[in-house]
Amino acid sequence: MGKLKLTDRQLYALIEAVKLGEEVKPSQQAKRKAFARYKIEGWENSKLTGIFYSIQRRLGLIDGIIEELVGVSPLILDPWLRATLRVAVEVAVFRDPGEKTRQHLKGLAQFLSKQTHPYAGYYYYELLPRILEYVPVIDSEEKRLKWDYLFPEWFIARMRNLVGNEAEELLKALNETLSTSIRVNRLKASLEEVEEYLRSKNVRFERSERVDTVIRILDPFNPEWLFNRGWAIAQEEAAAVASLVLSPKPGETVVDLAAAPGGKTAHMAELMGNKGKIYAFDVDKARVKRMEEVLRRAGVEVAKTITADSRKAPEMLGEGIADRVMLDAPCTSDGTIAKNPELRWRLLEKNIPKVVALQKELVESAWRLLKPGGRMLYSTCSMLPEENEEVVKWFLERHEDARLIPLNGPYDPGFLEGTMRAWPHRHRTIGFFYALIEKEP
Ligand SMILES: C[S@@+](CC[C@H](N)C(=O)[O-])C[C@H]1O[C@@H](n2cnc3c(N)ncnc32)[C@H](O)[C@@H]1O
Repeated sequence: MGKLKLTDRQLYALIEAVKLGEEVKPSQQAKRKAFARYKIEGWENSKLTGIFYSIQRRLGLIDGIIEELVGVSPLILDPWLRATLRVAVEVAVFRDPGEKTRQHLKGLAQFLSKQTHPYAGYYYYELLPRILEYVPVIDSEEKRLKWDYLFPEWFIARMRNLVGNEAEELLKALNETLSTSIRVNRLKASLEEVEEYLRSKNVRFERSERVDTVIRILDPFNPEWLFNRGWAIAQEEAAAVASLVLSPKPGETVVDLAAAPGGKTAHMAELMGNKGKIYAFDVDKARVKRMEEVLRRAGVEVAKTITADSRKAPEMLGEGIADRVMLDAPCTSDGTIAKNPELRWRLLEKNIPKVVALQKELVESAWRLLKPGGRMLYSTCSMLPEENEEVVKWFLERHEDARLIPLNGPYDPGFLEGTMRAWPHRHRTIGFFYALIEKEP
């Protein structure tokens, strides 16, 4: 491989994407915005996208190096300085930059002075030679694994416990870039219309083998046009399977307890033929706003959005009112690391019990809302058993009138009989867990 060549403009685009990635989630969206500003297209886009994602994946390692060099956590530095240092470490330590690119790295001091404060530019200029000379010391097995797989050590250990010698494949799959996945919204368009549009743009795509309205886009392409018209919604195959498993029918009353940004609410409205009622709760005001926009574009007429803590939903709506309840629970989201590479460094083992406690309270609320004979889906995009099988086991032990409806595909059995799991390394989608529970009639 030749030396890495990057121009000033390309470095600026990367820095801006990394900086924006701290505020805009998923980071894919931040990258799109920043690259559009610098008119990064075609082959340039592919090259810089690769670098952007590897920065996100290595963030913990990169920040560790910065901390070693400056003596404080990069999190307390000016955001422009932090983003510039992250790009500089990626290029200088993990890649092999050519002489011109090394000069461009020096030039970033001026860029920084303009973007923020001359002091930041000066600070960077002084530090750069040490970044350019940095050589890592890998002196233990833990460090080796961390450098090979770019995950916190506790997470590597958990995954080994979970899938044994498949762990390496799983970690690799989490490090791969998943192609953009969209679900055709049949309230607004047919599968053929969407495919025709993609063909007209010369974009390569394939249909999912498990969900007939999900399409994977194989080329770098922004499907904004489809989203704006409500013809399609950004959704992973495993997420689309959730609404299919719950399978709400036209005319039913449905409660979605963690609904924003509305992917599953919109899908359920489609499955219900826009007939019946969906109460779509979410506690996050900004996310509810986004959901309202998604539902409006998708032509959903049966959803009422409610900004509230859904632990209060039974008091607000009354008990025993729902035919179906969707509880796509808030979780650590470790199953989505391929989509949000930087997430791995924000996962903290000590936060798991807090998330689990909330999941247990939410599943109790879901239960109170259900009519006898009604069904609820408990799902998460986490792979940790504490958030999945263990919550369901805990719940079933407390409710004699609850029974698991066994799920027999399209994915693999979970670690509790009757539940189901989608795995990134086996199914080319995000990690996902499903348990369908019925209240005795
Ligand atoms: C996994 S996301 C939901 C994704 C959504 N179902 C979809 O398909 O687009 C979990 C959501 O739970 C929300 N949430 C967290 N705690 C909550 C609570 N106590 N009550 C209601 N919503 C909550 C978060 O704001 C987040 O939007």
